[in-house]
Amino acid sequence: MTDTTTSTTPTPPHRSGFACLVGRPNAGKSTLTNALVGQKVAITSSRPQTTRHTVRGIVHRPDAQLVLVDTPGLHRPRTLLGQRLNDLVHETLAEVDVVALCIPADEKIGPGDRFIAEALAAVPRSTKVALVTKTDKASRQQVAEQLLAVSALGEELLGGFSDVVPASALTGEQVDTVADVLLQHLPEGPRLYPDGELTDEPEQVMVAELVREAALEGVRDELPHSLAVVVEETQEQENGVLKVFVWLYVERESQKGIVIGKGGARLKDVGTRARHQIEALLGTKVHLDLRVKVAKDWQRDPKQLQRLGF
Ligand SMILES: Nc1nc2c(ncn2[C@@H]2O[C@H](COP(=O)(O)OP(=O)(O)OP(=O)(O)O)[C@@H](O)[C@H]2O)c(=O)[nH]1
Repeated sequence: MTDTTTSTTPTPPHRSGFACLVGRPNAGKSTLTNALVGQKVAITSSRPQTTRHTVRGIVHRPDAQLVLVDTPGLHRPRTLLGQRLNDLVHETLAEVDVVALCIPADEKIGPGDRFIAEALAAVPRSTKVALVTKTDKASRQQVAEQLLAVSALGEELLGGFSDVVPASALTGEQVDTVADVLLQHLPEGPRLYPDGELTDEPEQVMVAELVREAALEGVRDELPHSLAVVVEETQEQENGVLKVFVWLYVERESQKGIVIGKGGARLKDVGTRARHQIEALLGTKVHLDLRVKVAKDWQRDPKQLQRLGF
């Protein structure tokens, strides 16, 4: 007689869904998104509020797929632009399965963190987890204390976080654990994107963000809010080089000077740095044509905002 019983270990169901990292400016959301996805997709800078567009990265696992939505820093609205950013954040939060509040290990919990935690209470559908970021910048003792403080914040404002996980995007420590925890909270579902696809952000937006990142490097503090970057046109050349026309909008003539630099030196440098990254992103040779334009008070003008893609 043959044994017809086969031992089958049940394969776990495939999970898929969306997660969103939130936190005050500079909390480390973009860097952690990149670490989770394993490729540079969101822009990072040491300056707050550089993330404008909702950039998605995708974490692929054999049994799960996590679509990460990286949001701008949620903050109290000051200008119309601020209000738009907040609307964007709230819209995003209402759609995702998991929201992860990022709080740096090396900074005291402040009013900004409380403000965001309170905002999360208004989005009841999603699972809330907390991530204590930048653990490499704090001692073990500090990290332990921060974990307790973050848990207490969750208890007070949200009836508790489902998980509180420490991680360092810089060293990679615990980044896999963060992915595991986020994946755990996704519903059962099929793959949403084909394997290997890292982002579904339109390429032009990513190109614009790379230029914006390069243009912001090392310039004055007020510039981030005043700089918008738009890809006007791309042309495939016969020699295989992709010609990309990019317009950088500033609010004032004086800011134009900052971006362009003496004799155009700074803009040239920005173009060179951005071009290398764009070529890596698109996998093709690129010729960048950068123009700086003044769009007065674009942050406060709804028509201009729309034209600039906000
Ligand atoms: N030491 C250390 N620095 C980090 C880590 N993660 C992020 N940073 C730094 O912290 C700064 C802010 O990081 P971002 O990832 O841009 O922060 P963000 O929350 O996306 O910021 P906004 O776009 O302003 O909302 C950058 O200078 C990062 O290099 C980390 O794990 N360790």
